[in-house]
Amino acid sequence: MMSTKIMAIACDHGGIELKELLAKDLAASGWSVLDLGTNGPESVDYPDFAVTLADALKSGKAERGVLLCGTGIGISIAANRFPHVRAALVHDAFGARMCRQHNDANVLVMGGRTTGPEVARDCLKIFIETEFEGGRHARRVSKLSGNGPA
Ligand SMILES: O=C(CO)[C@H](O)[C@H](O)[C@H](O)COP(=O)(O)O
Repeated sequence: MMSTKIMAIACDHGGIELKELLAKDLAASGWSVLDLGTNGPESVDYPDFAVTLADALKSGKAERGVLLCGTGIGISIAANRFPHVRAALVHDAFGARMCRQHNDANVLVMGGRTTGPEVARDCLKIFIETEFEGGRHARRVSKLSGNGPA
């Protein structure tokens, strides 16, 4: 029996419209959506949502994630502080494909103020459909989880 995959999705006030749009696409693609907010227009702090999503991945509540802020920059910096997170800030289809094939990204990040809705939908589709290639990329990805250079 195939179990439903769970995608956590979170944003700040700069990504809320994109979050609503992408959550619908995820549901239509057969993913269960774990919506971690924000869900109102009030100004909030993007690191808080990156932490919540990283926690959801760590605990196994979701297997992958989508994060959105105004540019995607702040929320990707925040998410990548966690060793189990490989968050890729993506602006186009090529980046969405590469982040899966070469980087085994488990979090897709985009900017609600920088990426248009149709490009974002396309990137999400590619992100969920593209497999990690492994091989030489597995060796490189394994080096991402260390403590970094001394
Ligand atoms: O893009 C962001 C962080 O990289 C945030 O989503 C905000 O859009 C950005 O920091 C601007 O914040 P503001 O309070 O909406 O002016």
